[in-house]
Amino acid sequence: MTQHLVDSRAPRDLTAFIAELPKAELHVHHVGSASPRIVSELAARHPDSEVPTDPAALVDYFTFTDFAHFVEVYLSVVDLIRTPEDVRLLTYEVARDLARQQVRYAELTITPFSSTRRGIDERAFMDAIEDARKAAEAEFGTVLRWCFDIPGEAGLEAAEETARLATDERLRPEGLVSFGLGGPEVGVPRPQFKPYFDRAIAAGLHSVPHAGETTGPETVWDALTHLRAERIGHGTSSAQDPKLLAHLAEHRIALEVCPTSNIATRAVRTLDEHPIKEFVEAGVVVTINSDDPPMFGTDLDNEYAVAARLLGLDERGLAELAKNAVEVSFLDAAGKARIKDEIDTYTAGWLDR
Ligand SMILES: O=C(O)c1cccc(C(=O)CC[C@H]2O[C@@H](n3cnc4c(=O)[nH]cnc43)[C@H](O)[C@@H]2O)c1
Ligand SMILES: [Zn+2]
Repeated sequence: MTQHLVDSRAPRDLTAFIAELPKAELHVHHVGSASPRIVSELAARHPDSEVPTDPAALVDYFTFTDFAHFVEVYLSVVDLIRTPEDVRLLTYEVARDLARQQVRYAELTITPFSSTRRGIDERAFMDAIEDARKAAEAEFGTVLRWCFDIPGEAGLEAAEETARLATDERLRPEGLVSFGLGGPEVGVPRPQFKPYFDRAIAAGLHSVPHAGETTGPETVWDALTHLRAERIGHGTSSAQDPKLLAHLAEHRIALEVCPTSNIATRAVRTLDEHPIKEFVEAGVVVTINSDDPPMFGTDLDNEYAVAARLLGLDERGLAELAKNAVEVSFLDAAGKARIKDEIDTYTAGWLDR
């Protein structure tokens, strides 16, 4: 599982630069960010679960044969989150892990349907994530925002519930900025979700569905046409369609690229076959993200190291990638300017050493 990380390491000096580079993370899942430390703590709280408590055993448990197997394992971790206190612990500890990597801003994809259908009270769920968000900002300095996503395979009932939770003014959390669609793409056509995205967009949320991760470029077109996507989660198969690449570039619709995830779920065969370079050469705005980092044996720093190698970047190139993510984030203008300044100051200081 972790083999693809070993040979993807950037040179030592770039690794040190990346470690302290201020960053924004735009595509990272709430449950998928549960580190072995967090999973062990949750599994100890709920000993009837099949999820191993031993962090070493988790490495094997998090080795996937394909995307369907990944979702199966993912849902077993979802089953560990049973109380509002579990939700708060997970959210707060994920923020701690992000802050350690100098992530100043993160849009965390949360699937509220998975928790409410398992019996967590919706009000208590919202309070738990908001409480953790405020504590994380005060204590770690990391600003969190939420993307509520529909777990596509769970159907229109899940879509309805997610749209309701995202748009009901009595429930909608302050940190919510966007609306997404995750889970498998095969057999889950995007157009059926149009009415739910329309409602979310009308309520002021941004549209950021997954598309083109495990199916072809037509799914990305569907996400653009029917779901009015402003950024695309993965979008990997866009490389197969030059007209699509031109469209993404012209309209500055960024791709949330997660290279190691694509290998772990077998969406792409090897890192060297990853189309990230084609995206950049076509003028598409690329952002670097970690998706489900502990499940894929990675973290955001490692994803930047992978990108540096695949794109042949130096420190300035990496700083530009980091600024891309800030620029296409849903943070306010003053917040964006602050992080971009910090990236520039850090990079200039590093190069002047
Ligand atoms: O929670 C349920 O009861 C449930 C029932 C049926 C299907 C589902 C899902 O489809 C859950 C999928 C889950 O996966 C999340 N996720 C994490 N990483 C990725 C990714 O790289 N691509 C797509 N989905 C991903 C997603 O947020 C869903 O919550 C759930
Ligand atoms: Zn994802």
